[in-house]
Amino acid sequence: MSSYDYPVGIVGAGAWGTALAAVMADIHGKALLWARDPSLVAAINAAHENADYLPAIPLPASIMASNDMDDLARCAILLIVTPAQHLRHFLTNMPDIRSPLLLCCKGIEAGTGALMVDIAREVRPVNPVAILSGPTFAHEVAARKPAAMTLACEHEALGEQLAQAVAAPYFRPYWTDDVIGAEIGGAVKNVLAIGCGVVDGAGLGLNARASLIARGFAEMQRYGIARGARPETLAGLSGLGDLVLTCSSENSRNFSLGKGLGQGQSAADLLNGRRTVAEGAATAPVLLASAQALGADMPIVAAVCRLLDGSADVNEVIKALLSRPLKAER
Ligand SMILES: NC(=O)c1ccc[n+]([C@@H]2O[C@H](COP(=O)([O-])OP(=O)(O)OC[C@H]3O[C@@H](n4cnc5c(N)ncnc54)[C@H](O)[C@@H]3O)[C@@H](O)[C@H]2O)c1
Ligand SMILES: O=P(O)(O)OC[C@H](O)CO
Repeated sequence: MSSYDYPVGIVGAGAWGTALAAVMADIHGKALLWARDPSLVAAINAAHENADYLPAIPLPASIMASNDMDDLARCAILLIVTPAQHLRHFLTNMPDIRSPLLLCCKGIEAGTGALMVDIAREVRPVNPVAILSGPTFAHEVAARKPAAMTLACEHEALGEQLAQAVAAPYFRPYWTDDVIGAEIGGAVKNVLAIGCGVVDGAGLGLNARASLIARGFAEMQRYGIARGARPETLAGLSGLGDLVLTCSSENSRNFSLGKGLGQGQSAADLLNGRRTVAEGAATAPVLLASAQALGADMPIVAAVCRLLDGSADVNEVIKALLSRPLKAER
């Protein structure tokens, strides 16, 4: 890997891509950050701050922002941090680069039900692929507060190598070969975080939120196991860990979207003109369709879908959830 100019390049200068660029610059002394928008690239290089997506956080001057895709060939490893629904478009247009791709977006592709790793394998069959996912709010990582996460790669030796390449004293990846488990945890928790935001916005209390986290985790396990995930991965950092984080804080864009729904605002109004991504909104309907096809019961995800598409209001979905027949806790 020494023939490359940059040990790590980062694609996507949203909050998370920018925070990861800061971590990589700490570790390797430099990092390349690719963004679509030339004015954002110029602003980052001039001010060493991403005022659009990660304001008031000073960035290392050793981050070089670029909007030239050919620069990506100068990077030994690429962290891909586009929104999940734009991953296919980016990978389709990326030049012929053979570096390992460490996918950092969380979601399921609308229209196909594909996981991020499925998209990467289909569009870039030559590149080794791995997943980085876990409880990691960008602003905390950018402030160098400690965090641990899952790094999933089918080839364990490469997974370990990638983990060594992205680890910092305050940034601690644990590797696994369960790529599906890591992906499903990150995708499903976003939808459940919308549900927890609804509980908060509607003033339903902390008991209700804890119940939703626990029953939501049961849905994550049911769906994940039906898709081939391992239970221990779902109970780990990328599953339960990230579920607890995003279901507990208004810093989560998914939680805050749900909070607005719980206060009676429409999804269209809340999503309209929004600059930052709330991945759960796009993932929820495709997750529900996929769960139904697999015979995995996901009533909380179904309730979130009804609130997002406007087919029911908060009172109706709460009543529907609580009036389901009593059952054994399995
Ligand atoms: N923010 C976090 O704390 C965090 C942490 C872990 C994982 N993630 C995941 O990282 C991914 C990116 O989230 P973020 O928080 O960095 O985004 P963000 O909401 O901060 O910014 C949106 C990003 O999407 C880009 N974008 C918008 N439309 C695009 C398009 N058509 N093609 C390519 N890029 C486009 C924008 O340029 C910008 O970089 C998401 O999947 C998210 O779930 C975020
Ligand atoms: O702001 P959210 O809801 O997209 O969550 C950000 C990260 O996924 C937290 O791990």
